Amino acid sequence: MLKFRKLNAFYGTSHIIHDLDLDIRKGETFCLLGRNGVGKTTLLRSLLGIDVRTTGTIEFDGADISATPTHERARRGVGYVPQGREIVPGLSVLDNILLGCNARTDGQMTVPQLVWSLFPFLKDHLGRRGTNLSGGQQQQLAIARALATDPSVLVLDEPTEGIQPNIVEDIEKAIVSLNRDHGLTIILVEQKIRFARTAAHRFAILEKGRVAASGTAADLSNDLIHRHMGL
Ligand SMILES: Nc1ncnc2c1ncn2[C@@H]1O[C@H](COP(=O)(O)OP(=O)(O)OP(=O)(O)O)[C@@H](O)[C@H]1O
Repeated sequence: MLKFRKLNAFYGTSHIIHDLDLDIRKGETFCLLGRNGVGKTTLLRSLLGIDVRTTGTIEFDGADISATPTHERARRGVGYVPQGREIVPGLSVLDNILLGCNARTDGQMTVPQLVWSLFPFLKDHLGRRGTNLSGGQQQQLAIARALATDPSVLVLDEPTEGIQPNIVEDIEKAIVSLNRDHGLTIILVEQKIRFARTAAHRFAILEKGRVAASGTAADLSNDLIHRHMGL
């Protein structure tokens, strides 16, 4: 579904991702792991075409999207839940969700049923400002906004980082359900090894912008984690 080939990524003259080859298969949950600063977010931004210069190719469903504008990648089916959520201040919960609809190809400007079934509480808060929700609720809102784009692949950057524990479980369940019950391909940057092992079919550990180790969830041994992540 997604193929990165000889991907290099730069901020100005800082070279962050080096000759990276990676395949994401349709229907899987793929987990990106690694210490802080190794380039996980930069890899996601390269996929979305946000704020980073790249060389090499990114193939999505058979087409090279590496020079395609961000909004067009969203229209093709890449949904993004950024680190820090980026809820738009001043907009209501409903309007934050509907922002996602702009990327739809079918012109629908309604909240997908899936959002209500995963996050029913949002219905009771539609008129509130999105930024007035708690951190965990904002994260759910950010996922709802990404789902409103009608994605085939959902890209999530540390979705439970800094979230209150009672909501972490709800978010983790939603992510697993989106993959298993709704068929979305998931790319997940995650620091929580426990959740990575539960959710992921396959993983890659990055080190200094390169893949240092990869495999199936069963290959994600304590030894690998210790060696490459110091945990
Ligand atoms: N906008 C930017 N301009 C310049 N350098 C940046 C920018 N964003 C990130 N970097 C640098 O790129 C490197 C990789 O950062 P990145 O955020 O991709 O790492 P990460 O693996 O996602 O880490 P974290 O877990 O801390 O988010 C770091 O050295 C970081 O300082």
